[in-house]
Amino acid sequence: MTGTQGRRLFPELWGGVECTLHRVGDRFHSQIELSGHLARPGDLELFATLGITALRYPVLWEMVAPDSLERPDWSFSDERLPLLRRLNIEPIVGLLHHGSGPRYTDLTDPGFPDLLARYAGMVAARYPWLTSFTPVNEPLTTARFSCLYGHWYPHGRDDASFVRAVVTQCRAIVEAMRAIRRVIPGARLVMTEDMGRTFATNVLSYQANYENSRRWLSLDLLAGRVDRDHPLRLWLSQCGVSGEEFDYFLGCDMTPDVVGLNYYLTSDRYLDQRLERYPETSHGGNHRHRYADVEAVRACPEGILGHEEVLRSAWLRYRREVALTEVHAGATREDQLRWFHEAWQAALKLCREGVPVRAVTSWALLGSYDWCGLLTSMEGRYEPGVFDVSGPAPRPTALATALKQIALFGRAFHPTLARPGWWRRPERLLPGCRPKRAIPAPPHPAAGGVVVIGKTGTLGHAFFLVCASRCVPCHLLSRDDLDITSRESVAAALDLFTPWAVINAAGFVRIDEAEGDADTCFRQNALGPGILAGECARRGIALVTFSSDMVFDGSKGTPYHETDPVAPLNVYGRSKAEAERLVQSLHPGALLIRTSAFFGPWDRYNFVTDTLRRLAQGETVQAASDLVVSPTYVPDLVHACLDLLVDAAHGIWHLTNDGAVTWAELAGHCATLAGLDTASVIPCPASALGFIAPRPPFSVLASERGIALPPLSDALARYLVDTVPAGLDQPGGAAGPDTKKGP
Ligand SMILES: NC(=O)C1=CN([C@@H]2O[C@H](COP(=O)(O)OP(=O)(O)OC[C@H]3O[C@@H](n4cnc5c(N)ncnc54)[C@H](OP(=O)(O)O)[C@@H]3O)[C@@H](O)[C@H]2O)C=CC1
Ligand SMILES: Cc1cn([C@H]2C[C@H](O)[C@@H](COP(=O)(O)OP(=O)(O)O[C@H]3O[C@@H](C)C(=O)[C@@H](O)[C@H]3O)O2)c(=O)[nH]c1=O
Repeated sequence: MTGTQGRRLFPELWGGVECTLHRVGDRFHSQIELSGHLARPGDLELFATLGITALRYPVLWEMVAPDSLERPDWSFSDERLPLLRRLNIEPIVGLLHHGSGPRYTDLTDPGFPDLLARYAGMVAARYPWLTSFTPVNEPLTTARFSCLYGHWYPHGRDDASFVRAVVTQCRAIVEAMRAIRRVIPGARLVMTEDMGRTFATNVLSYQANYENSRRWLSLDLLAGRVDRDHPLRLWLSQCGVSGEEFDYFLGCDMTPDVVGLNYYLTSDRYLDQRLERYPETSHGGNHRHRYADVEAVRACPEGILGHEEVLRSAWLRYRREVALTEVHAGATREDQLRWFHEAWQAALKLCREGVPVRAVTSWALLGSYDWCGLLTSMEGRYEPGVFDVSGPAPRPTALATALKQIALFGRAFHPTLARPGWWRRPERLLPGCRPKRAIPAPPHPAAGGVVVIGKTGTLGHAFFLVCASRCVPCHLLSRDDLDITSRESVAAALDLFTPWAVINAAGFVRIDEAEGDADTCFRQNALGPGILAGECARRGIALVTFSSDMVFDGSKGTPYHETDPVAPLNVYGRSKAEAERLVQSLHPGALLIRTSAFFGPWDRYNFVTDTLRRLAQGETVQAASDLVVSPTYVPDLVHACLDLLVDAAHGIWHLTNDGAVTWAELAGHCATLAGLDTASVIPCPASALGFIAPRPPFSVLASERGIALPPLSDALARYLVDTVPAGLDQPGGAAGPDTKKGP
């Protein structure tokens, strides 16, 4: 960083690894351990390909000196920091990231600031070439979670503990920077804080005003602004802040060099005493009122504050360089893109107005774990970021491409950016918060969208619904609109709709019929995808097409991976194996999804829906006890396919829910979950079911490429919630198309 405050035309592009190392009870949890980054120095080379100029990087106190400052272990930073230097990426070193320090201290310990300062001095002495530091990330948020809500260690739950934790951390920042500057006089303080605004009903405006003053508290303390006129001064005194402490901060002269704003979709809040409008989990209150505290994006028709206002208000308040220091959304891939795009556009606009926006930081380069549960229970729920680390090696997502484009051209290009993110769409609002008169949807520029083939089928219909929910424009085509077995028909439709992607959900799926009509089966399953592949490749259009577990013979006995050799037992399986070969040779960029045994809420004749309906009507269900499959919940499949499509992933991928069951076991699980009589499920050998086509005895799919759909049990539970309102016992129960299993 140059340290200029001059007018800049473009913000810099920074990156960050989600590196929280926090403590819950007696356990420490490290995000870089969960993401595998701890063991993968090569990640830094991947980051360098993005074109970032600086990286927020952990040299965390708890990691280096867990037992004592006398016995530091520098092995991680000794390896990583010089590597970053060689790659020409400036490290912005973080010393605490939502941590409460090692076991020998905590956020309410009066000795904490001096201990952190000693540690900071050691870091500076070891790496005197460093230039930028974030001694404590988001002190205010950490204080809220650790000492007001009780989520994290030391689990305080009152204002006094909260204020003590803020003051302790801010004092620690001051002392740490002083210690660092004794070694590196020009060291810069990049101070990061979560910066949402609170909105409220009139009744609760007093609480919103208080929270809106409180959000600046850590920055105000460092900037020496908490004088006698400060709106929180009296409250802070009542919470135990002493005159000496106020004087200390008034004279500390520690206004950050860069005010770093971390702004999430959950950052803006809305407070409302009308509890009945909101889920119970949001109910809480203060000493005067009970109220719901919800995400403003779900409750305020006016919408969220947005990056522009967040940056502008920080600039107007402190007149220092500002930066977005964490930009990440836990959302579908195109919404992740849209969120980053919005942040970048806001920063660009402000730069043009003369506001010194230093940088926009792509946070969570490797994704993050369990933030959806605020890190209170670590269950391994993963949100990918710029890279997806679920596979054997980090896989660049669409965000990686977008960052490279921004670094090169100053803007990102992706067809899905033409539409707004979910936070800008009317359906974001909770039912109780929707205005009587519908808010007009924002105007959308015309965009090519995707073509989905298979209008009357299970999968085609599902893509249509999910695309609508994700604001991905979609043309759902029937055989009359586009016959995949006719090159003329395919060419005409592609020229008419000019999609950026084609999703081929068409096919011949009646496995037993295929044995007697191989010609039709091969035309629809192999010739058709081949034509699509050729025509899409010629036009530079992405293609997704579907294959099946039936390409395997079932002799492996353990789950099949993408690279296992195919050996189909039946005509249908052979047609799919042929399609895979054709499509890959004609369109190397195509995405081939092998999947199996669909069930879902939007069609009537899938095995699960059919079984439950029959059991509910008092019938028995015979089901094979010698065919093991991995069932696939269609909504999960469709979401994962769209993410991969947006990422421009290609080649063969296995996508099924995580599970291996016989059809009889599947029927039994469904019955149990739905509270139906499991005794009505009659397990039998497949030979008793009158099949014509041979089926593999074990066709479970698993991915070695690293995409994992949720466990089968989780998918079945969601299936029931998603389906039951429509009524399983009615013939038209689960609405949607009549599919191959139909009469
Ligand atoms: N169902 C499952 O459990 C699994 C399915 N798959 C694969 O997923 C894909 C979709 O399966 P699913 O949704 O269950 O199938 P469906 O039988 O429900 O739907 C098939 C669709 O393909 C259309 N179609 C057939 N031939 C053509 C053609 N020549 N041109 C245009 N459209 C055509 C059909 O239209 P029309 O009404 O005009 O016939 C229908 O809309 C298939 O490729 C299948 O092999 C893979 C694994 C498991
Ligand atoms: C209706 C029914 C089916 N079954 C068995 C037979 C069959 O193996 C399985 C599901 O019935 P299906 O007709 O869906 O069977 P099947 O056609 O084998 O299902 C397949 O569809 C194709 C398109 C694929 O690509 C595969 O992944 C696969 O799941 O359940 C029973 O055991 N009892 C029953 O009452």
